Amino acid sequence: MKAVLGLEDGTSVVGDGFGVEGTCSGELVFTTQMTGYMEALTDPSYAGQVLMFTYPLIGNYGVDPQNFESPKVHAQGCVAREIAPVPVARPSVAEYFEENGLLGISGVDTRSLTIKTRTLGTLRASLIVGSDDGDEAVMRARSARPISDIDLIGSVSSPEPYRIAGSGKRIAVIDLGVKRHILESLGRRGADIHVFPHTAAPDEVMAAKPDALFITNGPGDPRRATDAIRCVRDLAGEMPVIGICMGIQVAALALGAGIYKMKFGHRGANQPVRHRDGSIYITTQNHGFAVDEETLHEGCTVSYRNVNDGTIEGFENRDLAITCVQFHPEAHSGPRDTEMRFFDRVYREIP
Ligand SMILES: NC(=O)CC[C@H](N)C(=O)O
Repeated sequence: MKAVLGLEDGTSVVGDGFGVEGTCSGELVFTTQMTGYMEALTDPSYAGQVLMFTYPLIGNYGVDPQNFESPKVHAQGCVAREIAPVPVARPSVAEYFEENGLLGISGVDTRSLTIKTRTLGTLRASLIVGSDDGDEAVMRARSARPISDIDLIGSVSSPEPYRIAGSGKRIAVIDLGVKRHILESLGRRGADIHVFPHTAAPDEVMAAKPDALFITNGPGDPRRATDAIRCVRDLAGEMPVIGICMGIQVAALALGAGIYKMKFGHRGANQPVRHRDGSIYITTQNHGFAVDEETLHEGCTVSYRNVNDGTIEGFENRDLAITCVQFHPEAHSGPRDTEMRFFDRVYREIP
């Protein structure tokens, strides 16, 4: 089956389609992780994005739902150099895509597409499976809605509150598109987890009498997480606030800081961060926005920085008991270097 990927700059590449025939559009982003393709594809933070893998061989160990970060694939489409046909008991990536109505293209030069993305910045893209019409794909890419204009958080957040009971401290989690392993990392420490939809108002959250507020990862532009921003603004100071990925961006916005869109973001399982104590950790990351340091509240201390570009990867505000990181300490996929350091500490510090 033919497929074509078109970019808003006029580039189009023809390859082999997998999954089903159809069209999708979104922001083309790349991840440098070498494994964990299903964790990435099912990470709700990739909603609205066409996910390209720089590692050339994807699908080597098939599809195992135990690796999923949510019940389904959220990336709009998948771009790979090669999708492995796996002769094992599990379905292959191509079979899984076909059964679940998903769109993918392989056999394309992901290296040159990555160089283009790094040079020009993230581009809108359109993937057509079942066609090789490059002009049509470019035209669709150009008419795709920018990610900041789409309500992606509303499409992935839980519509109803739910509880994962535990015998320990009670944590109110604002679900902007939570990865399963964030909840598991909290649960392993005994947390009594109360998950709220992204629209939850501060008084609804307070009614659960939480000991801490947790803001999750999520897709798209963090400035759209207006209710979560309000929760942090109203509840910081009443209880500790903990954030991961979109969580740090929401906390920064709540404190009046600015957010900016990065040229091409950080996505992969090999992103180095330096803690302010000098120690270095390799982390999993998936973000295209970052906190603007110049605008960060004076009571905040930068705790981690990205070693490659110096951008903020964590900050704390001791007066308001806010602790957040831009990277993913829960990993999945990726190194668990910071799992204990982050979760043990934030859980222990909840009064
Ligand atoms: N993983 C996330 O929470 C990503 C946050 C936000 N969507 C970004 O791209 O920066």
